[in-house]
Amino acid sequence: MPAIVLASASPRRAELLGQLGVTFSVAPADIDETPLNGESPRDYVIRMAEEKARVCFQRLGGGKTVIGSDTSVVLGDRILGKPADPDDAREMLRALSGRSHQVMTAVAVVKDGWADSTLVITDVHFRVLAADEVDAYVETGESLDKAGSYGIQGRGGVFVDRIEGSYSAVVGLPLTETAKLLQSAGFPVWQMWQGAGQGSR
Ligand SMILES: Cc1cn([C@H]2C[C@H](O)[C@@H](COP(=O)(O)OP(=O)(O)OP(=O)(O)O)O2)c(=O)[nH]c1=O
Repeated sequence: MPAIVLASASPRRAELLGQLGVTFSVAPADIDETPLNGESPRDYVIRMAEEKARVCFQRLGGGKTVIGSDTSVVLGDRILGKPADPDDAREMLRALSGRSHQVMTAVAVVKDGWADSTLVITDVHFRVLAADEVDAYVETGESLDKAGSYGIQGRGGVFVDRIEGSYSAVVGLPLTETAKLLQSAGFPVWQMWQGAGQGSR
């Protein structure tokens, strides 16, 4: 088993970590994702990422460097996670229509005797969405496993006028910040590129 473990069931996160040229294995962490009473969106997202990394690290019995991450869409002080069902998805998309929201993604890295995390906030602006296109989009099923009920990397990209911040963070794993954390944990990603050839992971 490689020294680096991604504590995530998200195919997007695995793809983004692969883009960094890192060799890793995947071991998702199943945690309770209910926000605490009065918890701010920032605190919530950081806590989720740290908990995913810690739970996986403990389950593996130490000795690994574990990456956990969490992405939430934040509209005002509302945290929009993954929709419960298609009605919930339609409601979220109607709320996001014609406005700006924030996508908050936290990344946490845990290894023996060391842990650190980073929060990345990206502003995303949606153009006004017609009711028919919201219905058609939710019908595609793309909403259902994504925070805020859209995927910027898929058909949901047509709703986005502009973003200010990190595209990779919106998709689920901020590349620059993840590479920085891995470097602090003793894994400079560029060293893993040396001699690895193109597309290696
Ligand atoms: C906003 C947005 C979110 N997402 C995804 C990223 C995350 O996979 C998901 C948010 O849910 P998360 O709870 O952060 O992650 P997850 O349940 O998919 O995976 P795990 O907890 O095991 O790591 O939404 C996109 O793919 N595109 C987008 O544009």
